[in-house]
Amino acid sequence: MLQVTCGMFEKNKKVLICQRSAKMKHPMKWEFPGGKIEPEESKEDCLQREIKEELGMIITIDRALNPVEHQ
Ligand SMILES: Nc1nc2c([nH]c(=O)n2[C@H]2C[C@H](O)[C@@H](COP(=O)(O)OP(=O)(O)OP(=O)(O)O)O2)c(=O)[nH]1
Repeated sequence: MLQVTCGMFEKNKKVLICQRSAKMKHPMKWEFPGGKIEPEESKEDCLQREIKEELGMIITIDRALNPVEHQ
């Protein structure tokens, strides 16, 4: 099973979603920003790393939402 984290950023009743580029897997799909957890990496470290890589932002995590499994 692939383990992925993603972040939900909410402000003024709006939620941030991002669009994958044409060159990525699942091109042009909308997603919550995040990515795959690397070996030995915590979920929190993964989310902070991915958000820095993708959006250039340093974030603090407020709370975890319930994990979801899908195929
Ligand atoms: N970020 C993100 N990924 C999602 C969401 N929903 C969903 O099914 N996914 C899937 C798509 C991908 O198969 C996987 C995330 O992988 P990714 O390719 O974005 O991760 P990554 O940044 O680590 O990519 P890479 O280094 O391998 O290029 O999770 C979502 O809301 N956000």
